[in-house]
Amino acid sequence: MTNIDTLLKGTVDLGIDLGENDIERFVKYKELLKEWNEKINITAITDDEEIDIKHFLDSLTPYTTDLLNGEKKIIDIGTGGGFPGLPLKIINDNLDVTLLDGLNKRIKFLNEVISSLNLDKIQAIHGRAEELSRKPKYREQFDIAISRAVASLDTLSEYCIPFVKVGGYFISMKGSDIEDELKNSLNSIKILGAKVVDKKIVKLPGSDIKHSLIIIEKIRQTPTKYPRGGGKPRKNPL
Ligand SMILES: C[S@@+](CC[C@H](N)C(=O)[O-])C[C@H]1O[C@@H](n2cnc3c(N)ncnc32)[C@H](O)[C@@H]1O
Repeated sequence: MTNIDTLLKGTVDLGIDLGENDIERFVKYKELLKEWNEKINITAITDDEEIDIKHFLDSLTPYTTDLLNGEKKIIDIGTGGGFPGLPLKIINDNLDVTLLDGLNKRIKFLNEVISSLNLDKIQAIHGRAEELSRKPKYREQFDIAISRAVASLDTLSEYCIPFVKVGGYFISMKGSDIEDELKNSLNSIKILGAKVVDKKIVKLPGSDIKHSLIIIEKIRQTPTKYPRGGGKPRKNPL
């Protein structure tokens, strides 16, 4: 039997109320994650307790802000095995969630999870962030862009900020030692039409691990020349 005791305790610490249906969904998600991970590489974390802390609870820490309440349209950029987008969707079914990843085998896994968990208003898309955000269907269409463990904040800002509507937010989930990275990204964030409005340190329940949530508000449209092509956001950040 798949164990999610650490998740159950940890959500109490985060002030999140898990319903019966949510619990069943997390159990099924964990089972599929472990099963698929034997065939395709999704995550190095395979222990029950570690999955609860480092994937599920970490993904839920953005609920310590009120940005994800209600009916928001969000995109998770470089979602991998669905983190943080899928746990966020399980907790708030009103979210309209787009999961984006550049690796198609991970998208196949995510589609299997979405159908097994019987979720709607959620789609997994195969593509590169810097290409997709140039398309009118995606550009400046989201209340929130969120991302964990994908790139340094300067590069990541060019991937994520173009997706966000003016007045919306980009939430970057980072480690606690973020000061230098943040300082080096301020120019990029400004050029892309946004500003840092908060930096929140969160402790992962059931551990001593501290992470940070960098909250970035979109204050004007992103100039049309961004994001740049040819791998420039990564090779030569703004
Ligand atoms: C280290 S994994 C992190 C996955 C997940 N966010 C997590 O925290 O567990 C980084 C993921 O980002 C994806 N990725 C990296 N650059 C990307 C890009 N430019 N566009 C879309 N996906 C990208 C990779 O394919 C990979 O699945």
